[in-house]
Amino acid sequence: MQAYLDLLADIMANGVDKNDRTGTGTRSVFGRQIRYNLADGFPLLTTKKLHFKSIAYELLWFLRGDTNIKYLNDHGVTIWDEWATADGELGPVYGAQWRNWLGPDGTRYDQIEILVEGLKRKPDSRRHVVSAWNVGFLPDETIGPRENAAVGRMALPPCHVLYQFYVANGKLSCMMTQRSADCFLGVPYNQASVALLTHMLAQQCGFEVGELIMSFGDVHVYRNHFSQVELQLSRQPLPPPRLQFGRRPESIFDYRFADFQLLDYQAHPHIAGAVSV
Ligand SMILES: Nc1nc(=O)c2c([nH]1)NC[C@@H]1CN(c3ccc(C(=O)N[C@@H](CCC(=O)O)C(=O)O)cc3)CN21
Ligand SMILES: O=c1ccn([C@H]2C[C@H](O)[C@@H](COP(=O)(O)O)O2)c(=O)[nH]1
Repeated sequence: MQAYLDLLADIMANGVDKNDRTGTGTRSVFGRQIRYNLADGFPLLTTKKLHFKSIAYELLWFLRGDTNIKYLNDHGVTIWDEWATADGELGPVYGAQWRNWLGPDGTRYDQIEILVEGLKRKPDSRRHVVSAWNVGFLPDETIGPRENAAVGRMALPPCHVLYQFYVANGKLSCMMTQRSADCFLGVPYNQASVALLTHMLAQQCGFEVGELIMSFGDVHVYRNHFSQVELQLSRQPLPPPRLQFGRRPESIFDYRFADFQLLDYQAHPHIAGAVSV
């Protein structure tokens, strides 16, 4: 987990203080990459306790192609509430783009199904890509997230924009490109989520897990997270937990929360921080 802590320290030491859309202000750097060997353990932070359930249900929600927070709320997950309409809609965010990308002639593309088939049939391909950046559905910048969702646009443009997979020596690796990254609150969620997805795909396609690479554009610490980051950097990381599956579901779309077994998760106490909307 040292890679994440080094990134936080890099931002604090070398970042530029800037204003941002939310009005909070950030310290940011541009263009960084961190990597984890997934065989060494599951990259769930140990320097603050994380709510793995929120991370797992959010991923299952993406894989359902769902864009309404009702499913999340039904499972006690509230991380998307601030951006949703009164009906719970977020517009065509991740789930819609992953499972239901709208092509120019009206055809719908299931990028996840295409990905799984591609990994099984042509593991050496260099085209194992899933993109959420569908330009025609990006928010209208002159109105807010909820207003955008109400008119069928994305409430927020995707942050984890692009996933690319790579198979070598029977191991599946993933590189995720994130254009904008809230390093204290968002990145811990994002890295665990991509790691979980990579484990699931590896199980489905018969591979071992390889590396997880996170490539960041604007990676920042919000000004109201500085003291939390300092506390986190003062803590010693603990050995990472391991992830196991209780069974092998029929398809990538059939996983349930109970299938994920997180073993030996030890962490320092949770550190609260406000999310900037
Ligand atoms: N400013 C900002 N940061 C983000 O990370 C973020 C957004 N906005 N907007 C969209 C999504 C929502 N995500 C979020 C939102 C909130 C938390 C959060 O408050 N996490 C708390 C615990 C909350 C819980 O699990 O119930 C934490 O301490 O990690 C995390 C990710 C990631 N994204
Ligand atoms: O998965 C996510 C989603 C969002 N974030 C963060 C990154 C930024 O701090 C905000 C989005 O604001 P923009 O002005 O659209 O960049 O949310 C994240 O880290 N991870």
